[in-house]
Amino acid sequence: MKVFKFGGASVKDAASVKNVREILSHYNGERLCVVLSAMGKTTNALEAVADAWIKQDMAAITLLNEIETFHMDISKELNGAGSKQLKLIIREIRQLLQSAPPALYDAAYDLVVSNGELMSTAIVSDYLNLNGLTNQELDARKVLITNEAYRNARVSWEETSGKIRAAFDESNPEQFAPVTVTQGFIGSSTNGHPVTLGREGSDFSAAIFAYALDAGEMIIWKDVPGVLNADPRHFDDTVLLDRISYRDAIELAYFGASVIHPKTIQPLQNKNIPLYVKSFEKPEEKGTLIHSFEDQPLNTPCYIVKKEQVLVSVSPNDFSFIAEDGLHTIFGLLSHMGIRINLMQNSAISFSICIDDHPDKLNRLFKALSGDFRVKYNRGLELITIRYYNKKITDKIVNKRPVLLEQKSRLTVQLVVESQKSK
Ligand SMILES: Nc1ncnc2c1ncn2[C@@H]1O[C@H](COP(=O)(O)OP(=O)(O)O)[C@@H](O)[C@H]1O
Ligand SMILES: N[C@@H](CC(=O)OP(=O)(O)O)C(=O)O
Repeated sequence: MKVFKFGGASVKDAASVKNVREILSHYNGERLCVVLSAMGKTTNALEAVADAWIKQDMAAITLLNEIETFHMDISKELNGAGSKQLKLIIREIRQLLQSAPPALYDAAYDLVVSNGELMSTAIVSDYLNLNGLTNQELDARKVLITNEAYRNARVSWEETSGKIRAAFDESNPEQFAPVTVTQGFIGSSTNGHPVTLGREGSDFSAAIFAYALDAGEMIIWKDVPGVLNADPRHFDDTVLLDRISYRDAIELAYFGASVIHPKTIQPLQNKNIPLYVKSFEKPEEKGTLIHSFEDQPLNTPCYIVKKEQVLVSVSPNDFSFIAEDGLHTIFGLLSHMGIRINLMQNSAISFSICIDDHPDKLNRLFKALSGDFRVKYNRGLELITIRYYNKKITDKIVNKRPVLLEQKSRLTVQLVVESQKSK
């Protein structure tokens, strides 16, 4: 069994869907689990629909009409009549928008946003079936079971593994074709409510399927040749990494290398499943292999720049040691508010954290801290992470900017610097 993941960029229009078929045709006869994301930027568009619906703004219908046109145009280009399944999904979203949204914003969000992946699989599965690649569609909501943490649902591994294995059981009469097409990013809670796993979570979904199925390998098909030592959108002269260890991959992804979702690595590492990242434009090229190469450190510096960062320093008003009681309170607030720490450092009476600049969350945090702590902050910053750093590359990326905070380990340096002034 191989698990393939095709992201939004690889199914963004009719030509891309034809390319997916072409790639799959090279694996003729093999058992494949094909995990798809929503087409192009559909998830962003559905977020706008959800927001309008929750605010009971009529714009929700207009926005949905645009999404319908986008998908129907692609589906008709691939199959003159358009997918019947797609029409049903759009009818269901329309009915949903006519009802009152649930009180919980995130539950309403998941009800709407989960449809992106359903529309995409309906179109692709239909096209493949009409063009010689017989497949069945599996509704990921029936097998990927989670808690009810909407928009960031946590997987119930045992139940999910059992359900996935049962769905792929070859003695199961519903299993008739070697190819199964399913959705990334979505699942359902134990109470049967649709959930999403967090933005860009389809890579993670594919890893969940790979884990449950004890897959021989997983391939993520991307618009880049593989994992590079930096994001080619922001740096010239990037280098393809032929092979990297699970450890390097999880560290790079965690620090913000957006080519792989950070949660993808753990399930694969746990079952020692090799992960390939390959180009959907040049599928014959070998791409990057991520596997258990833990004793083979890279000799190429890898760097990641996270923009729109804020550095927050918190000190207790009563001059007490921050580590004694302060940290407990601060971590509790951060966890409760869903704020992720990108870098942290403490001294006797102060604690500094570098976090993403979300003004609403920051204001709530500052308000909650204001009773017991003095809070200072700097905005307009970048967090630079360099794994396998050396002085030359560090100086080049910092480019003489003031460094507000620096942290070094044997392999990794992280620096908080002022953002480059745009010319
Ligand atoms: N280290 C890296 N190596 C390769 N690509 C990277 C890296 N860091 C960031 N990227 C970016 O990740 C993008 C691919 O991810 P993404 O757009 O999420 O794909 P998809 O939505 O199709 O899954 C590339 O276009 C590239 O700009
Ligand atoms: N469609 C979801 C899930 C996802 O992973 O998408 P992509 O594979 O295009 O990053 C999102 O945009 O967040």
